[in-house]
Amino acid sequence: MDVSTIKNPKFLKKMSVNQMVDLAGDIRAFLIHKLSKTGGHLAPNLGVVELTLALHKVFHSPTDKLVWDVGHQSYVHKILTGRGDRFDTLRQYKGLCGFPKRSESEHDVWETGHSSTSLSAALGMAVARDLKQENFDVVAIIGDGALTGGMALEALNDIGHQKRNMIIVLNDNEMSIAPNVGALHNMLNRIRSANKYNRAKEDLEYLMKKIPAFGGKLASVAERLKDRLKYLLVSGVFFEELGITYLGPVDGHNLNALIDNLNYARKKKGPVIIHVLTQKGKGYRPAEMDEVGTWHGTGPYKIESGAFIKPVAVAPAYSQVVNDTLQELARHDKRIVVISPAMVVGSKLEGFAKEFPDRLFDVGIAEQHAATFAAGLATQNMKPILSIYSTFMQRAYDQIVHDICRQNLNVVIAVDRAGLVGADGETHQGIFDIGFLRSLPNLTIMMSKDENELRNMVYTATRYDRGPIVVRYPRGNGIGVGISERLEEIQIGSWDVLREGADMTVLSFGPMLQIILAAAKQLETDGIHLRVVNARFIKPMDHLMLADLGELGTPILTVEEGMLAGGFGSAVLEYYHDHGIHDLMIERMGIDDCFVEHGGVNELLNELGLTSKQIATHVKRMLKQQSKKNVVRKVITS
Ligand SMILES: Cc1ncc(C[n+]2csc(CCOP(=O)(O)OP(=O)(O)O)c2C)c(N)n1
Ligand SMILES: CC(=O)[C@@H](O)[C@H](O)COP(=O)(O)O
Ligand SMILES: [Mg+2]
Repeated sequence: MDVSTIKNPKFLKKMSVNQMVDLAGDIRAFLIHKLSKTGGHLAPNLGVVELTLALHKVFHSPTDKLVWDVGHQSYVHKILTGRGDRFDTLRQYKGLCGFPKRSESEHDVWETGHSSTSLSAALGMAVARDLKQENFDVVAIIGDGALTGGMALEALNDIGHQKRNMIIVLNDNEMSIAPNVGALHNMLNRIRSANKYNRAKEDLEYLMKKIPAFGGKLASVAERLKDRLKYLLVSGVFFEELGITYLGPVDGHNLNALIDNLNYARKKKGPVIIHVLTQKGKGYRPAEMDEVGTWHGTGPYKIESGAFIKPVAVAPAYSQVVNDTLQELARHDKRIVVISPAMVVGSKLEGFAKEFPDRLFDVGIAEQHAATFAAGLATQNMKPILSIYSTFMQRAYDQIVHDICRQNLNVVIAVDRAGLVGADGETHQGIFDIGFLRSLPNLTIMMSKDENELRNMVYTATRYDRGPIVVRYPRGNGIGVGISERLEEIQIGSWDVLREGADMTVLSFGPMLQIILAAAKQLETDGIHLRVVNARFIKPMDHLMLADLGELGTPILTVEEGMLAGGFGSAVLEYYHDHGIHDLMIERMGIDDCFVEHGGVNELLNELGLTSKQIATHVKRMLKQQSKKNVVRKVITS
């Protein structure tokens, strides 16, 4: 079947299971083919083909609510709900979103991207249904990784308490991005392996019938073994104890088993959890064989070989630079430990993990815990490095405020994916953290201009002992300046003039500086001389340089790949206002009060008015305005 022609899932109601098996094959082939061109979350989606088919077979979306957790595994759902014909635009500018999107389809009842929200949202939908005396099913589909998120456990606590009719499908593939971690994961594994003990139990019971012949000793051992088996075999006791009926484990690739269990669950009163066992990457050998998470989210690849098609990198990834520097420093500084909330692969921390297995803590999708865990370590004079994506750090805001900054603890927060991330879109752009961190007392915030300065910032941060310090760095690779062996400590609060120019000053930081230097070059041909300053400390700012610039009196433009409200530009405005300097022309460029959808970073920068050309135009307009003001001032004073 050409799955790109599917308009809605109704056709499944009349389809036989055998036909659905064939359709599953067509969907897998479609995903493997399409994503070889566009990239995307291949392995998670290959793992839920049968599950998604069964869900749309049994339930009547959108009347019944299918609530995907994280949502990176909703491509099959999108195919079945009439969006197969848009997969050539997956995660591209103005194209198909990589996560559920309510504006895309009525079947997308809940938007995700951040993990562990589905259970709370589903409970909300169930309560609304009951209060309005409506009648529909609510089904949350949550992965074993997402289940390690604190929000999920908060929701389970309330779901078991409220006992609303709702279904939770736990998609257990033993993987988060990398192999899943934690006690919950181990418990699920025990249940998974319980199947293997079933036969042992029968064998044991047969043996015990023979035991009297061998005397009491062996009988008591067998009895103990049976008790242990009983513990193992009482599947899902954790959920049952919470008041949630446990069904499973169910083979997540067996359509009959899935359909039977979903039908059974929808008739059960109260909350039901169906523990479904799937294989991440099923149907594509390279993804099936992946044990580290390489095929969780990929770029384009060659189908036959599974070789990724990557542009030639002129420089290492910023994440790699951070890992390598930490690995080097940790050899001499035993205080250094690294904490990652399930993003070891994304933040390229495998090297550190391999060399220091007992000093790298993957705590699961648990950003709140990760932050306060780091704080606890710091109270005992360790040097914890909390490695966390800007966007996921939003989950740990109170812990950073209440536990880390308020107690002024020496925690290094290595903020990865700071700035626009591109294809993941609205839910993942790292554009809010300056706004929500800048107001925190005791916190230092810095961002380098290139990979070499980043290395020195990591070094500076590990040596800094006057409180918490943030090192921000973007997704992607450096600019190719080369990395020197020598480590240099950077003076806290010091800015760096990259280019002198008498007409006006631009203050910025991070990769935006390359865009501004290109604009400066363009302006040079128009006889405009721009001073470009690497304002690498967002907090504390370089007050000496700000005072000098205030003295100069030429216009100042701040540019940031982040929200204007509360951002770096706001800090500069506050400085001059608070120091009584009111006649300076200061303007700000950045992201103005909007969420930024998916697309290529350059396309998004263009949409946001942050390309070299757009910055050059803005500079010219400011200078024109300034010269008019000067003329008026001359007239008034003459
Ligand atoms: C709050 C938050 N932290 C981290 C992530 C990054 N992330 C995306 S998917 C994923 C693993 C999800 O594992 P699981 O729920 O088991 O889904 P699977 O990919 O195995 O299908 C992680 C850590 C996220 N989306 N949200
Ligand atoms: C779905 C999810 O949240 C992660 O898979 C995320 O897409 C990873 O982002 P990077 O590709 O920037 O590591
Ligand atoms: Mg998983």
